[in-house]
Amino acid sequence: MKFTKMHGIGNDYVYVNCFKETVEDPEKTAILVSDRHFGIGSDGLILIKPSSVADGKMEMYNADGSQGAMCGNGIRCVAKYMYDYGITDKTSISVETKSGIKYLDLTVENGKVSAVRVNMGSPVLQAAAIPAVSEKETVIDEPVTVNGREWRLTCVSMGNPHAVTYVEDVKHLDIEKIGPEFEHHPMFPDRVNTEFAHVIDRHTVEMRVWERGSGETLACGTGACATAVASVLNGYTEDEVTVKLLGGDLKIFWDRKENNVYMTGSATTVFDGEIAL
Ligand SMILES: N[C@@H](CCC[C@H](N)C(=O)O)C(=O)O
Repeated sequence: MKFTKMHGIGNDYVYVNCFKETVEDPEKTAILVSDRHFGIGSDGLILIKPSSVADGKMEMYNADGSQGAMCGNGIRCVAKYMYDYGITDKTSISVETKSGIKYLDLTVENGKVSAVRVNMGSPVLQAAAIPAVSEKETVIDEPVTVNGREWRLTCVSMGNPHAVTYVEDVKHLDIEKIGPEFEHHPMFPDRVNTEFAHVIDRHTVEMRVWERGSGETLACGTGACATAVASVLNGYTEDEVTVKLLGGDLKIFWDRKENNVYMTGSATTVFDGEIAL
């Protein structure tokens, strides 16, 4: 299987051009390629496919083989791949995902895409649609007990489920211990991605993420969008913020007039390769 390793601020995936390649068993392939000792090493697998309704289609799998409906860092890399490898010559493109068609604007420098702005669509706040089990219609700054401690959660779907909680110190958090407790909490029947965020000022938030199906990653694009939305809803920030993640920064803007979230960030190619499956 020919592949390209790419990352969006350190959130790395193995990308396969399914305009040319066929991946018979994507779940099994995701587990195999993601292994950082016995595989290629990544947070998962992303297939770039032809689409009948958009310029291309993204199909994403976490490191444990489970499928994610949306991937913010992944979709920027899909756009870069499609332009840099000649699938499209357009600088405004559409990509079909399991959570709908997304629209992207590409920044090209010296013939290659360096950054991408994505219209990530509208955040979903209804608990049942996230899904999050709650007596309330939405979960905004609600107390929830996880691992014997009370945390205050704000839940948002950006096409995939997120629980955002605010902490004083993101650096010294024992995320390997607490992350799985959130992921498998009975409140989240489909599991959840969890963002541990700290507000620096009204335009800046830092966060670490525990991703459903992949564990701690250096960044999560949908997670950054969910954190920005949660921070506005809780009155902590303005509508436009820089989200600082372990792997770098993302600019997030929640345009509340049109109710769309815009994410801008880099996309990077690491290397091309070939693996015998
Ligand atoms: N890293 C991604 C999100 C990947 C999917 C997620 N783990 C899920 O299962 O929903 C991003 O950049 O958004």
